[in-house]
Amino acid sequence: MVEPANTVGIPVNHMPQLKDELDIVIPTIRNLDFLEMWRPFLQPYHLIIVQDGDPSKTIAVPEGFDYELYNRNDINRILGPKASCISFKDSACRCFGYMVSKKKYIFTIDDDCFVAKDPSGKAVNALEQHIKNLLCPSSPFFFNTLYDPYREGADFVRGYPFSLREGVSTAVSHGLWLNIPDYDAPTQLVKPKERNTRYVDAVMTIPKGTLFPMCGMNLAFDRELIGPAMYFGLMGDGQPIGRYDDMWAGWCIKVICDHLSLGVKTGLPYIYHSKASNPFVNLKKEYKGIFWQEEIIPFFQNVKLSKEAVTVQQCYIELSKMVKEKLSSLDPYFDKLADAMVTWIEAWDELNPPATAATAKA
Ligand SMILES: O=c1ccn([C@@H]2O[C@H](COP(=O)(O)OP(=O)(O)O[C@H]3OC[C@H](O)[C@H](O)[C@H]3O)[C@@H](O)[C@H]2O)c(=O)[nH]1
Ligand SMILES: [Mn+2]
Repeated sequence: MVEPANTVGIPVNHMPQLKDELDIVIPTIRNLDFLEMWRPFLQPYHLIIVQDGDPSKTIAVPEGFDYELYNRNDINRILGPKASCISFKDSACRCFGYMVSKKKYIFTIDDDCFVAKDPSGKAVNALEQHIKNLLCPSSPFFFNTLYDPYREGADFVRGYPFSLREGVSTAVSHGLWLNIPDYDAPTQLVKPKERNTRYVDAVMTIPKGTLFPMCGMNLAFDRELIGPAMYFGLMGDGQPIGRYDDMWAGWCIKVICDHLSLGVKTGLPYIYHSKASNPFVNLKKEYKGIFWQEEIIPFFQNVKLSKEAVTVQQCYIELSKMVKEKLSSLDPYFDKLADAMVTWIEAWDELNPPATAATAKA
């Protein structure tokens, strides 16, 4: 039986790493009592809360947290017509938080994710581990069989090319989940009682050329390296698909990271995922994605970005054109999604204008 950690009594660290360079983005339709358990680790950081659903509902945030909160009215006011690219009634809305942030790093977490215990019973400071993952290089070009070579007590193994040991910058840190695993609806239906009790003490770089199913519930990334590609797509209200928000973003960021020689890591940290969402509701949201992805994955596996695409925005716009050209035949939804990808970049650049010489000096 796996249980969340007891964090009562753990003192808040008032000088945590990257305190002023990192925002925590939480999509929510609930009250945020879960933060009480995270207080020792997260209180010093700034939160960006993206309130989904009914904007007239009041979301209670525990005392002592520094936050900004955006509901649908705010999103519409800030983005105007471009708000059409931000999903409604789906956790995909969280990407609005990435766009409005001004910080270098983002940590995003779901409101039903609690502090996990490691095998020794110690509370896992997931954010601290994500920061460690992001601040040390990745090794996407050659697999290190002893996993993360930069970790204390590990290294590159014999036969690992020395020319590759410097590694590349890490853009994404993908964490995992004890208790309720992030299964798709069919798997949830077949294995309703399955709980993940296995804590694997490893962090790995996902090799170049390999896609992966990115889950948004415990995820951190370098916003300056890959932020513009972290669009969670058109999901939820009015859309034919849901629960593929993070998957879509994961496939887009991975082909772009591969193209720009950036690293994506998965493994530690774990969080404790407490709530299984309804598998029948999930099946309705997912079912088109389950057969579409048999075409989408080969599409991403064959993506070749041009050498002229040297910024994330340029890569993303190129990708949107490929989506329109090659996936619209699968369903008209992809034509709409390709347009929304462009709108997302336009909105991103509007809210995050490139620093001019003057502003850079100021
Ligand atoms: O309409 C909605 C529904 C939920 N949220 C917020 O999103 C977070 C995830 O919601 P929940 O924990 O209920 O769903 P899960 O099935 O466990 O989440 C998985 O699937 C959807 C996402 O990809 C998610 O990352 C996966 O873990 C939670 O904070 C809700 O409050 C929402 O904003 N709008
Ligand atoms: Mn959940």
